[in-house]
Amino acid sequence: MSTPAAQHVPGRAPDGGIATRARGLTKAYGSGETAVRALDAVDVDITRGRFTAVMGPSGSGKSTLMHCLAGLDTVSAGQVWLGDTEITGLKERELTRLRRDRIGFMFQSFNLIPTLTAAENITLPMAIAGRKPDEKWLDQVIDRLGLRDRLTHRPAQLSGGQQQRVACARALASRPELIFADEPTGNLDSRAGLEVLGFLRGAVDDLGQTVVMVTHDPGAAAHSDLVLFLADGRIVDEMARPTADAVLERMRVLAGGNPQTPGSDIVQERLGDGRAAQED
Ligand SMILES: Nc1ncnc2c1ncn2[C@@H]1O[C@H](COP(=O)(O)OP(=O)(O)OP(=O)(O)O)[C@@H](O)[C@H]1O
Repeated sequence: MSTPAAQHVPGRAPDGGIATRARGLTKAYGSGETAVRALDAVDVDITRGRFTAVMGPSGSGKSTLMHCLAGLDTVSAGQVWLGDTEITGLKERELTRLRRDRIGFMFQSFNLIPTLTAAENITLPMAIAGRKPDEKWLDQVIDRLGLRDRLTHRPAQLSGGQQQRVACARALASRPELIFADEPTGNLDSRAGLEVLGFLRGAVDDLGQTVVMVTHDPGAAAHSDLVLFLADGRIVDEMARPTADAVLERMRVLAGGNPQTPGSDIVQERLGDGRAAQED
């Protein structure tokens, strides 16, 4: 299913551009009888200047979609663009440069380098690229994330929430075209998770960034502008201006409303998280 609504969600006016686009995106793992079709001819447009969440039961293809859109994984068929650049077909070296220069990443496990300070972690991708950070922008990001007095700390000296804020600053440092966040709140308590979601929301609203976030948590998805729902490797639904309850309900329907249906256990499990996050 195509996702045209991603282009006309009410609210803050986008510039109309598409940050990333896929057509007929198919990804199969293995071959023959054991082949798994993780993505099945997905068409998707991610609008610039928006916060998009990707949800779906375990194994529905969320991470695979993110990895293929970000050029972290090859596709079996179909095409993917970052802005106007078709990334399917690029060589590994070109992909590495494209990811480093044009995409910011956040992961559930923060992925900070333990021996580097927060400041060094934040600027590492730019240092590797041999690029000088825009100091004014960097200052703005550091202050916004409340990291000014933590810059000389190493990851082990920071709380989980602070580490994820450093990862968020690292993702923002190069002012990327797109930030991919894979379960960025998955390792955080609800308060630290809410803080990180607030920063991502602010990065979109105030700094004009584009964020795509994979999450299991309806409460986290409720911070986005648009939720894309995946099931069995396809985008089967979407929801603009989501609330945690509405997302939960949609997940329940997608899981068939049957407690035995794969995925509904996650919905049940997350019911608590979603409510807790909203009440916090
Ligand atoms: N490297 C791989 N080799 C074989 N199968 C894989 C591989 N990676 C993913 N898969 C399969 O592809 C399908 C989609 O996996 P994916 O990790 O994208 O789902 P997901 O929605 O992100 O799941 P989760 O919520 O559990 O992280 C699953 O059936 C999974 O088992």
